[in-house]
Amino acid sequence: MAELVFFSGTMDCGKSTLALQMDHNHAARGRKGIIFTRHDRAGAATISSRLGLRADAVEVTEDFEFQAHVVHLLSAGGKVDYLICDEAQFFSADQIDQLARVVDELGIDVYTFGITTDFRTKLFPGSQRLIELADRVEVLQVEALCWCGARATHNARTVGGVMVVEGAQVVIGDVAVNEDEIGYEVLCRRHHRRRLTAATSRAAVLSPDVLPFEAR
Ligand SMILES: Nc1ncnc2c1ncn2[C@@H]1O[C@H](COP(=O)(O)OP(=O)(O)O)[C@@H](O)[C@H]1O
Ligand SMILES: Cc1cn([C@H]2C[C@H](O)[C@@H](COP(=O)(O)O)O2)c(=O)[nH]c1=O
Repeated sequence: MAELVFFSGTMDCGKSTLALQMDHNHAARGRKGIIFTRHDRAGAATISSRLGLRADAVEVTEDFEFQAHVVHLLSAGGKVDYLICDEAQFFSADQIDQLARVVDELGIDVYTFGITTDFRTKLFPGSQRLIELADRVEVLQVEALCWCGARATHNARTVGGVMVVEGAQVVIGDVAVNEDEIGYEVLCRRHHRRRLTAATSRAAVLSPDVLPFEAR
């Protein structure tokens, strides 16, 4: 039976790599798939992994309709066995409903990949709907780590290494960026709550909060 699966995890835990591996493995067995993405860091209509792999993909725009797209391909004589959907957190709730219909009404497997929560720990609309509708939610096995060594569970947005909590929900970016750029850092919940990034924890160590004792 076809399935709707949500592979989730923090940023930088290997989701796009897994998406490309799954496509490779299914295609190697003669199955025909389509890769979709939205707002990949490498540019439009591309899926990219930090391991260096990338592939062409269909860019999911705001008004894109999955069911209509697949039905159109099938009625033109095409074969579609599965869909790979990266950056699915950016899809609308309605687009996730369309994906569920592709699974149930067309018998096509849909594998989605994305982060669940934003820099303020709030669910993205696409991820929320996936958690509500998916047959399975799989948390990736590869653990991204907080600077303290604990498993990273949350995504922080940083400016100059300092965590920020104001701003638009969607700002495309990466985890390894220059000092002055907006970037992201994965943290454990404890350090996300305390807004303690790698840079601010280093600064705290370097500036002791007691004055040095002056010998007379
Ligand atoms: N130079 C490297 N050598 C080995 N693994 C790497 C290297 N760079 C990145 N990775 C792996 O790639 C993962 C990120 O993969 P990616 O698919 O881009 O993540 P995501 O889509 O979840 O943001 C990292 O967690 C790490 O395991
Ligand atoms: C936390 C958070 C992330 N984003 C953006 C930043 C990246 O472009 C993607 C996540 O990509 P990855 O392949 O999982 O690394 O999401 C955002 O727009 N808003 C956020 O709060």
